[in-house]
Amino acid sequence: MRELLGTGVSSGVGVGPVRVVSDTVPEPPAEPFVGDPLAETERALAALEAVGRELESRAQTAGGEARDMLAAQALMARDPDLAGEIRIGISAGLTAARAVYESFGFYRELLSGASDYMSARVSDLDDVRDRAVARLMSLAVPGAPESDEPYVLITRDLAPADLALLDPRRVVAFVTEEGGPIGHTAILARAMGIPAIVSCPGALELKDGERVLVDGASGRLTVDPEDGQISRARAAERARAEAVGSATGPGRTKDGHPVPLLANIGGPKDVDRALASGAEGVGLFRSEYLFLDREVPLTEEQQIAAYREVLEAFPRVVVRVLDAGADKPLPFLPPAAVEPNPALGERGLRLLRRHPHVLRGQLRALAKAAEGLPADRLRVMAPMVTDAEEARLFTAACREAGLMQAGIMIEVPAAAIRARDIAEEVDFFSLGTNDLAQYVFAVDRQVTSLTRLQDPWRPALLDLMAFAAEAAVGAGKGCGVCGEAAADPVMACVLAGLGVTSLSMSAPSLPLVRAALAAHTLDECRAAAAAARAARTESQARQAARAALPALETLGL
Ligand SMILES: C=C(OP(=O)(O)O)C(=O)O
Ligand SMILES: [Mg+2]
Repeated sequence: MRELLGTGVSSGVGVGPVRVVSDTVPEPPAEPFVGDPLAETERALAALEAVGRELESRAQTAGGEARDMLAAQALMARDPDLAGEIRIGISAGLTAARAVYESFGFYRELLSGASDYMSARVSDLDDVRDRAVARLMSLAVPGAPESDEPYVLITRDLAPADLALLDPRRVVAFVTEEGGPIGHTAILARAMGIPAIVSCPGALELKDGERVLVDGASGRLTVDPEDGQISRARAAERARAEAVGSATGPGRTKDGHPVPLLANIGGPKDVDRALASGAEGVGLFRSEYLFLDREVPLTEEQQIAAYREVLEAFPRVVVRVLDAGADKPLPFLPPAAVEPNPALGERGLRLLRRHPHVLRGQLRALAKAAEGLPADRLRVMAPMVTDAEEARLFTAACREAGLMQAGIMIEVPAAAIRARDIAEEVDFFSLGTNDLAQYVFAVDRQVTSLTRLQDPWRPALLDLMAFAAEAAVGAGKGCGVCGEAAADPVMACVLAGLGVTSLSMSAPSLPLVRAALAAHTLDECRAAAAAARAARTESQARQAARAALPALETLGL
């Protein structure tokens, strides 16, 4: 029996023989084209048009969320600028397949260098390219296999076009070797209710027909499972579903210690989903998401409208001012120079200090959006703060704009280590575990081959979070967590035990975290936090915390 571990992105248990889909359409050779360039251009554009039509008809069949994604892909295939690039390529002597391949390459680079959200769309673009290239080279179009028997689908990454057509009665689970939790594959898997694991190294080496057990909650894939393991996984899944269904109301421990459960959102479009998951407020409104892919900033009126819509929906909302730079560049907030390491360069508050009028404008819009609402409704925080001096500057700018609740993200290790200095300058902290992990482990968060080093269970990160939480408690200030770590139900209990005062996460993760907290007392959470911090490795920390949280088993966790 072998086990593979990936990131579980859609809970549920699936058992069956694997079907491994080899997805590679080869790169077309760069041989010179001899023939009629006009006819070759026609051939290239006809292939793209056929791909556009195919995706459009899949969009109609698929419906739901998949419809929009497929329709967007159909637009990529029909993009007039792309057609222009292809024409130029063929007239310069490329074959149709090569010209298509190279023209997509240009857009691919643009997307990969953009935000996390946009770079997650690169696989959609690659899929359109591969479909067109496969047609032009008379190769089989990549995609899900036809099968009458239920199976576990294994691929490198699954394009929405194929995913949307999967029949959930045939595909009992799927596992991708690449892809991440915010890619389309993960989003659609949840929407379709198919158990899924992404970013699972070794998955493509499985042999066709091997029987596997896929647990989409834990991210564990077991090869050749025993019957007992299957029934245990299924029982755990039932327990999990029941626990999630019965835990309602505000976040609190079993003995009633409140830990408000909040949502991470990117704008008003995410409000409904957050409300449906029982979010008690917004712990992180990534305001830069409103501005991504815009040449000019939103006007003050547009900003006010977006903030107001969110502020009216929840009793408490933390808006983070623009966190531009690195993986989220905004054209109107450039750094001073081209940077070799953008994650270590001008981003977040550092960029806003370079462009103070943008910060002032945003704070003014926020203050106007909150007019007439209760004073504690809006809290504003700054990203990428390094020390107390920066924190003081930000608080002063907020006060000047009439904003009385000013906080900072703790995501730079120096800020966590000296949190006691910073606590005196602000009204609250919010721990950004995604970046805190990036910086403390010196691992670029966009480098997927090093994800193992970014594990939030590593004791060094636990220590940093503890420093910040202790400093906040000491100063009588709130300390929330808004990084992905808060979405892990076991970690959520540890965080409560460290003294964290609220947890914010993407909406689908809220119910399970609520259930885990409700099943444990604050003392149990504290014991779990102490046990995890006493460990020396991430897996020991995880195990030690689990051992201190007795109800996890009954929750199927
Ligand atoms: C919540 C965080 O912010 P972002 O992921 O937007 O950088 C973080 O860094 O943990
Ligand atoms: Mg961050």
